[in-house]
Amino acid sequence: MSELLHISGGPTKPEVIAISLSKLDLKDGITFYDVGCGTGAVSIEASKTARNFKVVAIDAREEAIEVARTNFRNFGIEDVTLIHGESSEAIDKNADIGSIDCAFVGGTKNISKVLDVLYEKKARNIVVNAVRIETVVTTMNKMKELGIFSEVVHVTITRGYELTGETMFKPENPVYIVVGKLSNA
Ligand SMILES: C[S@@+](CC[C@H](N)C(=O)[O-])C[C@H]1O[C@@H](n2cnc3c(N)ncnc32)[C@H](O)[C@@H]1O
Repeated sequence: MSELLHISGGPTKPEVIAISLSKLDLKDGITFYDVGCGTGAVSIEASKTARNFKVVAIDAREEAIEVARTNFRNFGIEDVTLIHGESSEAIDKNADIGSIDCAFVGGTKNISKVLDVLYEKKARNIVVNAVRIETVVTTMNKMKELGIFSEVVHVTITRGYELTGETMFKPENPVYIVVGKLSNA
């Protein structure tokens, strides 16, 4: 089994990925947008749940694109379009890639613009991971303005580790999962 290459800020913790993906309606044949893909870990997990899965992975950092490219190759993700650039611009320019069934937004810079473009492109299900409270509020308000806000979930993972032969727990930074859905999808 290949080891996933890491970068700063990634990968998203597996438990957070699991909850985030449970909020998206992942089905065979869908196009999955990984917005601020970092290592690509979320797309790799998502692709395990469906067949004929198309990935569009976008990141503003060249380093992230190169790490994601290697991870996708090592994990056998073949139907993938990697785009280096700012997400709202990249989604707008690459309209020909196809419909957006599900979008996972792990990179929240310019989140209002990103949500505007995802809404314009009729993204059916959107999940945003945010760690800063201002980003959570901006995301919720924007989704409410667009009429797509569905729910917000606060997730805290507390992980066990060994200390002198016994088990202690250490909390990790909380993550907010904000969910948007097109009501007629
Ligand atoms: C927390 S990391 C994502 C981690 C990723 N889900 C993973 O599992 O590796 C956030 C990433 O989003 C990217 N990012 C943030 N805002 C962005 C934007 N507006 N457009 C493109 N990339 C963005 C950053 O460069 C960074 O690589």
